[in-house]
Amino acid sequence: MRAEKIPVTVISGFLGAGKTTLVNHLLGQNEAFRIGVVVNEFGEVGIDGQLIVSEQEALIEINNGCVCCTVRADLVASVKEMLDLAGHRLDRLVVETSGLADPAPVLQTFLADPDLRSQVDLESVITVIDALHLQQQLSDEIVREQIAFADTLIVNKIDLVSEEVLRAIQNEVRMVNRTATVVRSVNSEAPIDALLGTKRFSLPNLLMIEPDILEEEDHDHEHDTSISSCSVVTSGALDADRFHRWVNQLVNDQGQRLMRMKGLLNFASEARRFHFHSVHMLLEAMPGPRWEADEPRDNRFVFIGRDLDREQLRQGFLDCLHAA
Ligand SMILES: Nc1nc2c(ncn2[C@@H]2O[C@H](COP(=O)(O)OP(=O)(O)OP(=O)(O)O)[C@@H](O)[C@H]2O)c(=O)[nH]1
Repeated sequence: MRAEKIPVTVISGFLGAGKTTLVNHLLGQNEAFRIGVVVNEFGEVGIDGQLIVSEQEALIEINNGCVCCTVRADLVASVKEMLDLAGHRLDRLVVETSGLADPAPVLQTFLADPDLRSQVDLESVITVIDALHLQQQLSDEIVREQIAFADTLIVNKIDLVSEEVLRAIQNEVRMVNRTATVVRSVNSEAPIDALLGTKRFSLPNLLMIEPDILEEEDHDHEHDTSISSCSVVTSGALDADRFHRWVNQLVNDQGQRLMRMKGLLNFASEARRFHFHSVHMLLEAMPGPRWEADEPRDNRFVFIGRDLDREQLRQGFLDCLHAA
């Protein structure tokens, strides 16, 4: 076992706020540290692992559930696996929790598991806020918890809102968390010094918010069970026009309850894969790396939202494939 404890940064924030964008910013900007990443996604099909630009052996994905509840044991196992990586000296660890995760049980895991406690030191909790959607999300208990437990709050996507909205957000956020450092960003590009290298997490502060966090066997929280996910993994090439027509119509019709879509897509006649995102009505498709010659050109697509009609969504996606 190494002599010094490894600092851990926990990244929280609701669906689509910009957590993975932040992880890439940290990995891209930072030269001082070798960073291991554990990323948790709610969807049963992993997408984020392919979006994160890191050395493969320093990245572990946990899919199909939240590290705060259903896959909590996987979090412990993944962090231990990361710490044990033979000959792979990591300077620090970043844990990206799923957009639906309550941070409290995640923090409890780091503070209560004897093995983890002896090897890692919780440096800070960073919560990314989606400035465009925060006001509609604030009634959600999980969103408030994510803000409450933060040591640093990144108000992200400030390119999409006015100064007036930002001031309102600042006030609302302060009502939930009086002490966190608040920074604003576009594409989660907050200054590195504000993110890594300073111990901001304080157990006494945490105990003021959650006095029994160290005692509880299972932290008492519930997910909104009306939120679920479904996914499609399929080979075949997508017709770009058909896909764009379908997806635009879909967010137009269901953008309120269809909270998040993400995908890795194989468009016909494209040498590169495409990364696709939607957060409510906002859509983005960007070219990613070229497909390798021997790589299966699979499409992976995840839907997350309330009361999803899984079959209709899956079929809608499959209908965008070119006929064989
Ligand atoms: N306009 C705008 N878009 C942004 C900004 N930051 C991130 N995005 C976009 O928001 C979408 C979601 O970003 P991610 O980083 O994947 O969000 P996330 O929090 O990791 O999402 P989940 O893990 O699915 O909860 C992507 O399309 C990003 O390109 C920003 O500052 N401005």
